[in-house]
Amino acid sequence: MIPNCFRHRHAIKKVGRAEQKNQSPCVLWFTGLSGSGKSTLAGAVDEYLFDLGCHSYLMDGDNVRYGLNRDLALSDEDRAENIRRIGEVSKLFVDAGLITLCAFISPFAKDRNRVRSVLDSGEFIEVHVSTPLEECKQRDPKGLYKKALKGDIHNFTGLDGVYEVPVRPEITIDTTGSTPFECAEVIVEYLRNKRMIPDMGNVSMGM
Ligand SMILES: Nc1ncnc2c1ncn2[C@@H]1O[C@H](COP(=O)(O)OS(=O)(=O)O)[C@@H](OP(=O)(O)O)[C@H]1O
Ligand SMILES: Nc1ncnc2c1ncn2[C@@H]1O[C@H](COP(=O)(O)OP(=O)(O)O)[C@@H](O)[C@H]1O
Repeated sequence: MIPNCFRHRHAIKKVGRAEQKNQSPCVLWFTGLSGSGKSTLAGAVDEYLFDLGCHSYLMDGDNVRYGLNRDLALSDEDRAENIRRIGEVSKLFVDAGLITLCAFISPFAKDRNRVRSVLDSGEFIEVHVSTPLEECKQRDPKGLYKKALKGDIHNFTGLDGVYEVPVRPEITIDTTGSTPFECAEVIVEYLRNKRMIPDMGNVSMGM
């Protein structure tokens, strides 16, 4: 309760927006180590959904840190605030009827569970991108593991920083040895099976 602030009840509701878009809005929450494939995979799912005519939007850790969360660093406290804010933004996007894709390391179970708790039942779909640390280190797409192992970055997730593995994620996907498109198909199939998107056949992408 905030003093002197009152909630407005607007005429157009989440259910109406979802019906108009012919889909069940939800949050696909990609969590995993740096280099596990969160951004690449979330991007592939976003493209797949776009080509199917679904309405989605992708929020990515690195990008959000250039704008909305530019005041936050990577201390444990700032990471918690990062995820809290993204959780609230995701709730707004779900209210707008969108399939919302979030790609954040989100190392702490408490922070991920808080996002789950601000959404309605079934709306939070936790996708653990479980690619092993050794594979992530080998990929090292941004050269961050190299820097962290040299001691130039501290509290690096998976090395000297904590990553709490999800206990009961809706989806677990190790991207080792598969293409982003193959991994994206697994996630789109999950949405189809749950009847969250219409069954409109497959798309073919040059990935
Ligand atoms: N100490 C440390 N540990 C892990 N990652 C680090 C660190 N410092 C910078 N980076 C880079 O910041 C990106 C993490 O941003 P996130 O918003 O996803 O992190 S978090 O969810 O708030 O923990 C992360 O993005 P990804 O590599 O895409 O995962 C890194 O590029
Ligand atoms: N099946 C796959 N899905 C996602 N990324 C993959 C896959 N196979 C290989 N990769 C590579 O792994 C790296 C993942 O980087 P990125 O998506 O930035 O990870 P994260 O967002 O988790 O830090 C990229 O270089 C990507 O090309």
